[in-house]
Amino acid sequence: MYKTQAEAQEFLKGFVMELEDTPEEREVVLCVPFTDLGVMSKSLHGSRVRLGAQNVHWEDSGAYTGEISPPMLVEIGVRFVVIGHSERRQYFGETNETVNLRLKAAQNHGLTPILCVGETKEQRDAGETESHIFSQLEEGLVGVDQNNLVIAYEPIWAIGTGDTCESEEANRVIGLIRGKLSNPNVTIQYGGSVKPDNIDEIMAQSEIDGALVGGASLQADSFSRIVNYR
Ligand SMILES: O=C[C@H](O)COP(=O)(O)O
Repeated sequence: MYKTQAEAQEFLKGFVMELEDTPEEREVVLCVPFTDLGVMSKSLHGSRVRLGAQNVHWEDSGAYTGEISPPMLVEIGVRFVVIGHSERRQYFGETNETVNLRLKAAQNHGLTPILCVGETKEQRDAGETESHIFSQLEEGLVGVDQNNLVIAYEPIWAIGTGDTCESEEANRVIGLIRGKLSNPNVTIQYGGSVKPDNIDEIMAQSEIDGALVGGASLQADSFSRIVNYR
């Protein structure tokens, strides 16, 4: 929940210029608040940067006040959608079951979902990291097409805390996630306190295909440094 439309446009002015030398195969997606989607869709038209939303409901329309449906996102030019972010699970009651409904609805409308999974500090300390994430995957991915899917491993204790998961440990967990998938080629990102000074090490890991960046994506200079990792 960052940036008004004016602030988002100001961000884009600085950010898009920094992508001139970014390798073509590097995919860049901005997942913005619903209110910014319209203006961002227009501003990004013709650019290499794709547009994403931060959530989606599973019905096409109906009495679900406050929700946004897949056709509403598609009409506005959205291609990706974050689903099951830990903040949605923690503060807004999302469960693996509703995450699953959202994933399938997004795919049915041609959107690429970015499924977030990850453990709390308490679960990690209790040795439950693997079992928790495996449950999130098993229950969340029932009937989901793994050919149109991105997964983000986000240890909750590392989100917004500055307490980054060691890159080797993130790589280990992401390897375990990959081992649970029917399609081992799914793009799997790491998320949690990704910054300009740790992105190179994170992206050097063999299992990590990308990053889901929160706080450090809010300034054009830091996000462009992350996108242009070495
Ligand atoms: O939504 C963003 C991710 O949860 C990561 O956030 P962060 O980079 O601020 O830790």
